[in-house]
Amino acid sequence: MTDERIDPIQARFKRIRHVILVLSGKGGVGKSSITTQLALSLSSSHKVGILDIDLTGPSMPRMLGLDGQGVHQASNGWVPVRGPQGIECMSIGFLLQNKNDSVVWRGPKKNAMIKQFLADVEWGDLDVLLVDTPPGTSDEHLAITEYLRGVHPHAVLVTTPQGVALADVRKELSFCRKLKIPVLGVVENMSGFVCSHCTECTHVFSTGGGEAMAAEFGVPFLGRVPIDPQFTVSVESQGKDAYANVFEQSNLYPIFRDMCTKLASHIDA
Ligand SMILES: Nc1ncnc2c1ncn2[C@@H]1O[C@H](COP(=O)(O)OP(=O)(O)OP(=O)(O)O)[C@@H](O)[C@H]1O
Ligand code: SF4
Repeated sequence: MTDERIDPIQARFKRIRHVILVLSGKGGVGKSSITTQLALSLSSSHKVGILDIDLTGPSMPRMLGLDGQGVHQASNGWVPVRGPQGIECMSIGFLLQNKNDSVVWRGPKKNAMIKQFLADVEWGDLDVLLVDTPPGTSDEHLAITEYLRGVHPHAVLVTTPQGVALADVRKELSFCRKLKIPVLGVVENMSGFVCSHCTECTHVFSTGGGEAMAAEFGVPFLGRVPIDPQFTVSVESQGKDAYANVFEQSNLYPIFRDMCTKLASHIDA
C-alpha cells in the first residue's frame, strides 16, 4: 500500500507492544462492556489504552465514567483522555459537542477519522491497546486492518450463546482467518443469569456454543460471563459509583481476572 500515512501510523505504534481488536458479529452482545472489563483487569499489571472506533455509537466515555471530558491537542498529537487506573482512552465521543449528537458519515469520512486516530494520537508507551470496534465487518474493520497491517494486531471475539449470534461470530472468525489476524480467544457473554439469592445459574439461552465454536476453529476459549444486573446499573452510573470504581467488588471481577491471566500469557510472552 502506498498511502503516505502508513509510516506515521507505524511510527506511533512502535511504542505499543500489542494491539487487540475486540470484535463481535452482532450488536448489543456486550463487546464494549467486555473491552472495558478486560482493560480494567489488565490495567492492574499492564499499561493499557482503549481506542473506540465505534464512530456511530461510541460507548467508551460512558463506560469508563469519562462522559463530558475532552481531548487536548498537543504539539506532538492528540492527547488521549486518562481514565481510571491510568487507562488512556480515545473516542469520537470526546470530540462531539453534545454526547447525544450522532455521526452519520459515509465510508471515506469514517476511514479518514480512523486514520487520524491511528496517526495522530500520542499514546506514549503502552503494553496493550484494545480497539473497540462496531459490530459486524464494516468499513471501520476494513480500514483499521488495512492501516494496521504492519502492526500485526490480534483479535478477541465476543458472542452470546444464541444461535444467531454464533452464526455471526463464525463470519468474524472467517474474516480474521482471511486477513491473517490471530485470534487470542472467544468470550461467551450473557451466558446464564446468576440469581443473587441462591447463586443458582439459569441458562436463559443455551450455553457452551461459544466454546464449541472456539474448538471448531482451533482458537482458545477465554470464558463465560453471566448476566449481572449490578453491572448494567453500574455502567449507567458516573462518579464514585461508576463501574470503573467498583469493578473489583463486582461478581464478574474473578471471571475477568482469569481471562486476563490467559491473555497475559500472550502479552508477556
Ligand atoms: N454480562 C452482562 N451483564 C449484564 N449486562 C450486560 C452484560 N454485558 C453487557 N451488558 C449490557 O448490555 C448492553 C449492551 O452492551 P454493550 O454496549 O457492551 O454491547 P455492544 O456489543 O458493545 O453493543 P454495540 O456495539 O452494538 O453498541 C449494555 O447496557 C450493557 O450494560
Ligand atoms: S434461582 Fe432460586 S432464589 Fe433465585 S429466583 Fe430462582 S428459586 Fe428463587
